[in-house]
Amino acid sequence: MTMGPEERFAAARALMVMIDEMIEGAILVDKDARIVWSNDKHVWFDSKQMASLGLRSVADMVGQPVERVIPHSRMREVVETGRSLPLDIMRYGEHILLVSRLPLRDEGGEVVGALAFALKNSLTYLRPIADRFNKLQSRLARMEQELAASRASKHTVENLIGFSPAMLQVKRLVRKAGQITSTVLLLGETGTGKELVAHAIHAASDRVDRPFVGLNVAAIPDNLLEAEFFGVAPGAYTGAGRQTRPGKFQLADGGTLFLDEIGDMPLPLQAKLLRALQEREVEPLGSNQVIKVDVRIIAATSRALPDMVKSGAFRPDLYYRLNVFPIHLPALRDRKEDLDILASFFSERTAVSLDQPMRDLTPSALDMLRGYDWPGNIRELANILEQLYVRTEGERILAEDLTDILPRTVASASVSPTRTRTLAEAMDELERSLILAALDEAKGNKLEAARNLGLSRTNLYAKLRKHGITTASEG
Ligand SMILES: Nc1ncnc2c1ncn2[C@@H]1O[C@H](COP(=O)(O)OP(=O)(O)OP(=O)(O)O)[C@@H](O)[C@H]1O
Repeated sequence: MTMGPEERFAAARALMVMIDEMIEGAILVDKDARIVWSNDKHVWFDSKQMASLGLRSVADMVGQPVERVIPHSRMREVVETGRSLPLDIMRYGEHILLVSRLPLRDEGGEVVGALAFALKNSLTYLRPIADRFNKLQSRLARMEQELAASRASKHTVENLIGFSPAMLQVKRLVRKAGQITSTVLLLGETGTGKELVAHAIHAASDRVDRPFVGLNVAAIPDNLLEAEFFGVAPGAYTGAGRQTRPGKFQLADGGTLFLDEIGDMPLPLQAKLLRALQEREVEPLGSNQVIKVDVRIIAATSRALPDMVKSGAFRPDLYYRLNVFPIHLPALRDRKEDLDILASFFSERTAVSLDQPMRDLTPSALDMLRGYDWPGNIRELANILEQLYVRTEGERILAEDLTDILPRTVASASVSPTRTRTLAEAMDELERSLILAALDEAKGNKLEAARNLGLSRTNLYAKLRKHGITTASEG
């Protein structure tokens, strides 16, 4: 026997009469969200509205659009989408009710209407859940506070080491950038502290309690970048391995988005980024809807963006949009006044992390450090100190300790062995010189250099960091 809508409504009604003991209110609507039946408990009806409409009894309601008697009803959503809303918490006047809504379908699966019922004693059922929820909420809030506090204390301007005039100027600009909301562009060679400065700006801003989200453009393959930036919409067909997820813009909503190596951004995506910055909204992959976002942008690059604009590799309009508040981070070789304090800072940090006594640097060792030109800047200095602790002994750091550890200039980093070295050292040097040669040949174009070396760009990028190779001259 097949059942038409009428029979289905009757069955649903019979069911709800049967469970009358348990339910406070029950209602049935047709596919146009007009009331077919309701029980006579009036918890969710707006009695004033009913009176003004001249509806005195349940019978008068039949045929009325459901919203006329339950102003915030979600029944229309159920009949229109065919999706049930099995658990919803609604407030009707002084009542708080647990409401379940289900679509009614015919044999062929077509939605013919929907039913809803509210559990009696909802508050009694809800209380344990609500208590647990409240407890979790306050625990989360506490943890967020602690996290923000620890983040704030680790990444403030005060933690930027250096008192050279160039560094003092950087600190002034960082504080200023904290007070405004403009886009900041951080310029400087690799390892000069761009990421650290981005954190410090965030920590100095009133967004400090909101997320700081970083995205390294060079470390992500071009074809995945768009999804990374803007997210993937539900049901989007974007090929294997990509699931619905928010993009970095959404994750950073209300906070700061740090875009590192912005100069490595492919041109088509530059246009999309520009649009997102101008409109303050993003469109997830596979979606035709835009999402409003409130994000403060800090971009960074070690490349010469003006040259890239001239050669057509970087959009001028995006460049102007980013270059609102530029901060130049000095190379370590240009602020050697800071070397002593930085070196002892990293000496202490390494000692603590290796659980060893701290070693002082002798004047001759410091002289040697000052004589080196630090292509990898502060990151390279930190690495050198770490190597000193691991590869040498002694209570103090001597110049001799450094001779083996400080890289020789590029010209002498050849393959011919001039002294006894381990195989690993020799291979490291060979790798370094091959990368430098490939970069040179590709005129600084990392993508081309990576291709010629048979490496992925991400891989090359990791190796550049490892060897402290700067790419500031490219572009
Ligand atoms: N002024 C500073 N005081 C203390 N530590 C610093 C300072 N500048 C940089 N560092 C440290 O040096 C390392 C490199 O810094 P960071 O990653 O911020 O550089 P970067 O310019 O973003 O590098 P890249 O361009 O390669 O991404 C980090 O460990 C950072 O903590």
